[in-house]
Amino acid sequence: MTTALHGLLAGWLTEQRWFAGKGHTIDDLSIDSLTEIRSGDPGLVHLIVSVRQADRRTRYQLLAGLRTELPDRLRHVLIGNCHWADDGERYVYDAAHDASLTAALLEGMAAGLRVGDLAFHHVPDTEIDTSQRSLVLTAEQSNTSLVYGDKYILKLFRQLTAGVNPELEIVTGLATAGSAHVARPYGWIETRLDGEPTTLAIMQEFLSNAGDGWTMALTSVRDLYASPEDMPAEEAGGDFAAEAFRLGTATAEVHRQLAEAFPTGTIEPSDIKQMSELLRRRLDRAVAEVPALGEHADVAGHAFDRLAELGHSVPVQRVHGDYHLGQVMRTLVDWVVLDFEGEPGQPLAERRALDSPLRDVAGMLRSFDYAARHLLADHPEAESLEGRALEWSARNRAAFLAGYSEGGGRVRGDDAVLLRALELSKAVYEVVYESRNRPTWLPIPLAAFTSR
Ligand SMILES: Nc1ncnc2c1ncn2[C@@H]1O[C@H](COP(=O)(O)OP(=O)(O)O)[C@@H](O)[C@H]1O
Ligand SMILES: O=P(O)(O)O[C@H]1O[C@H](CO)[C@@H](O[C@H]2O[C@H](CO)[C@@H](O)[C@H](O)[C@H]2O)[C@H](O)[C@H]1O
Repeated sequence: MTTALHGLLAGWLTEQRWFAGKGHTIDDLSIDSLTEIRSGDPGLVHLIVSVRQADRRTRYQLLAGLRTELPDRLRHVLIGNCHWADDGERYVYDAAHDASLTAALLEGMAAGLRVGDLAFHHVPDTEIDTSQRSLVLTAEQSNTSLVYGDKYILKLFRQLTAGVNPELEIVTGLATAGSAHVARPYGWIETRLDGEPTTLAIMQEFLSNAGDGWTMALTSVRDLYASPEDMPAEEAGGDFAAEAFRLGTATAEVHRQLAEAFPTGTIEPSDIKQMSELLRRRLDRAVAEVPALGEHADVAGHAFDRLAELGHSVPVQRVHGDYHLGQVMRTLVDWVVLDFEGEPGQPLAERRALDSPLRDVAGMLRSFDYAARHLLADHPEAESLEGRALEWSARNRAAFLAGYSEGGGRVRGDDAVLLRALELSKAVYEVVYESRNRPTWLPIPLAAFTSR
């Protein structure tokens, strides 16, 4: 059974949005664990699969459904057919799309189920309503989320790294501290990987009455593009600046709450120098992978050199780590922050490391640029709209920074040097990210090195 399964999985994995090694061949695939969560027909198994590509080994988790007959509604998620132990031929498919199987995850968390190495948990003193049926969220994601009714959202982390995922740690920490800026946690699933408890999934309150920051921002950009050329952004309708300001304030509050709930520290000038060297090494690696970045390397290099010369210490704390407009949702009351897991693919120790909160500020500033420029790609009047894009971006970046200061966030003096270096380092990350995942978007982060 397994040899056939290995072949099926190798072909299927490379086509998944969340597969990190696109563009490289799979040299080896092994199944590290296979746990039967539900027997029978349909059956549900949990798999951890190790994929080796050149010298890089990445582990992924998947939920496989097994059926003798495959209903039409599941044809689009078929992985293939194979002989399954003594049970005979089975259709193997992505069980995340089968609500009759994903119910077992909800039931597992409600009951505190343990099966094999899998442990299902609920947050103490919370009830889980097991009658909710799931649907897979169709958002472009690094992971896979299941929405149960309009109550819960369960995120299955796809790439696994041994250890507690920062998202679980931070969301539970902030919720316990009474933060209004996180969605309430309900439960989680874990296993052991390399001897360490490792988070496989986290379930939170589904914010059914909320809009995400990216969609809201794009609506505003569209309005501006459609308005007469001489009309200033603040009069164009759909202006986002008040929301950008409020988001800045919420961000500062989250940073304060993180600093209260988790350890803090300072990094000294010698560590800042090392940080600058690390950014430089990442830049070199990125240029090797995406040659188009080469002509901008000096701009980034200059910003990293200036950082190395910063002569004073910098406060550090736990931060979001991959902060952008797609990670924030506007509820009826305020902004809520999602996805505290850091940049997927980075080692866990790095993602949990104390860092400057300006890293998040830099991430969000980049995101305003993304929102402003993303619609230009296919726009017939792209050239003439470039100025409007810059105007929208500058206006909302300024509003966000003003809101951040209003909320008690610190951006003053030569923080600008650190902020600039962090912004360009994020743009370097984005260049690699886009070239691997969405090559047509590559011009967006590349513009970061020329536009200001
Ligand atoms: N608590 C929530 N309520 C409603 N929608 C959510 C919630 N959490 C995430 N989402 C939606 O799912 C999308 C992806 O979530 P995210 O946590 O960023 O996943 P990923 O790590 O895979 O990028 C978000 O952009 C948002 O649209
Ligand atoms: O999947 P995650 O949300 O954890 O983050 C990854 O994917 C993001 C894309 O969805 C990527 O963000 C980049 O694109 C955004 C628009 O889609 C933009 O708002 C961000 O500024 C830009 O960085 C993120 O970098 C990546 O880690």
